[in-house]
Amino acid sequence: MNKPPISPSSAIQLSHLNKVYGTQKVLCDLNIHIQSGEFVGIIGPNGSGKTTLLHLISGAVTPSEGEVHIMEQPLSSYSRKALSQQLAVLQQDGIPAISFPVHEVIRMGRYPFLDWLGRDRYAEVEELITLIMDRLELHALAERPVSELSGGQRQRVALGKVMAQQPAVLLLDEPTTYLDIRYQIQFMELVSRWQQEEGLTVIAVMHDLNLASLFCSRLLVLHEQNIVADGSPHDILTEEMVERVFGVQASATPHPDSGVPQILLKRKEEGK
Ligand SMILES: Nc1ncnc2c1ncn2[C@@H]1O[C@H](COP(=O)(O)OP(=O)(O)OP(=O)(O)O)[C@@H](O)[C@H]1O
Repeated sequence: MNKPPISPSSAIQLSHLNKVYGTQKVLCDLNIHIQSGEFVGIIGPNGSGKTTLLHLISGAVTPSEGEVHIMEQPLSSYSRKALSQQLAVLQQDGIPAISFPVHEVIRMGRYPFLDWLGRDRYAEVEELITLIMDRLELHALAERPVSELSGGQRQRVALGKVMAQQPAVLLLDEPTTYLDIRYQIQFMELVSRWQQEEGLTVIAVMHDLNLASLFCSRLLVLHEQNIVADGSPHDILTEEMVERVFGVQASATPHPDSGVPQILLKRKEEGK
């Protein structure tokens, strides 16, 4: 089997990746290369394997066949702690409703960098925590237990915790599902600013095609166990793709500011 070459700026390389659950093939011979600094959205219908793909990248799920490389090293060669120094995962319900105060939860992101005496090997950790609290406007909430926060506030704290982790790669699994439109945009803007300023690589499973189009530079479409389309939102978000992959009639129209495609859903006509 020929292995695809690993480029020097490779953040993630998936080679001939297969995943089977019991007798069900979920992902079949996936080959994906993601460069450092890309903002990639994974879209596709329910059950198409998006979360499974993220879990394969994070090591939470083992491939049935094939290989995953993170920052040019085989995933299997990382210890748990070493992997946490490179890669962070944020789920749709970021952190549970625990009673710890916000500032402590942000600090928990530093866990992979503590030595055996609990000392942080990064000298400027206090400045880092303050910067994160500033950027996410969390100072007013610093002493509040996370259990008392709203879903939107909690997701901001979850983002702060992964920012404190300072990963090279951030995996997001439908991170805006429980957020209202203001917090959806705010969350995506924060991730986007972090990605642009620090060269972070972001891979986000997204159900909202319009939000994905606004923020991702590249979209991967998962359907029938494989990537059926890979390209810029402009190339990917077409009426034809939405009908073929999601079975829905839609109209694609350019965004009035940026020109990226936005999808307007059509109702089924009466009697059809
Ligand atoms: N641990 C598991 N054991 C068995 N089957 C699983 C397991 N996890 C996922 N699957 C199956 O794999 C398929 C893909 O699931 P996955 O959650 O990856 O899809 P998805 O695209 O993220 O779906 P959704 O959009 O609904 O969140 C589904 O048919 C699911 O039932």
